Amino acid sequence: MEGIHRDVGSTTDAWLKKHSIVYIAATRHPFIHAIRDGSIDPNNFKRWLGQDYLFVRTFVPFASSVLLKAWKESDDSSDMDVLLGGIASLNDEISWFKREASKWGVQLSSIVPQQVNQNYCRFLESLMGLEVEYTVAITALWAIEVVYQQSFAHCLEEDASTPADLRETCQRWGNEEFGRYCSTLRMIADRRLMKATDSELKKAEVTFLCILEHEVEFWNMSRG
Ligand SMILES: Cc1ncc(CNC=O)c(N)n1
Repeated sequence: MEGIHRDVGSTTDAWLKKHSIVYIAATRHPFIHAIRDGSIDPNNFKRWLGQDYLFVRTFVPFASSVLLKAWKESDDSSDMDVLLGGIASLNDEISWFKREASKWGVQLSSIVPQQVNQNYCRFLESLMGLEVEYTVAITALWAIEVVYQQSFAHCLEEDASTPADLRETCQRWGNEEFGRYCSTLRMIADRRLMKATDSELKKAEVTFLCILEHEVEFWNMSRG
């Protein structure tokens, strides 16, 4: 069956259809709806901000581990440029979190990671292992990024009522350039998945699903 479907459309396309329920749960979460309709409780937003800052501090080494795998394993040297661009923008992102936190009166140095955040970070750490294939890691990176891109872009649509003080946050992940970055990651993932062994393909799909589940839990945690 898999052999038949692998050359029709892309692998990620098939997965997004097959796992659409959890994908929608991750990208159209009540937390995102609350930003989009302006009903968000500022305390929930601040909780998300503090926890996400800690998450991103683990996400940086994860993204770097994908870059390292690309350097070692990729058949296309331009993958490294794409990944380096992503890492470079994380530098800006960390600074943004610090500015945004002080704007909202959130003290980043005293944030304690919640259990859900710890679980997600531990999962990211497991993906940094040298035994995890580049194909699996790049698929995970795409999944992590696309959830935020799709979620926050939804809050910037014409009919959205996102409050002015949350627009900058939504812009950070909902902007067109980030959208293009996510499309590029997806193309790289699909290129690799097309050539992957059945075992790698299975691992990448399970990882994709785990990421979506962690993202849903992360939004749940932020909602309090
Ligand atoms: C929980 C979570 N998932 C994805 C992202 C987006 N990637 C980097 O910023 C994020 N910041 N936080």
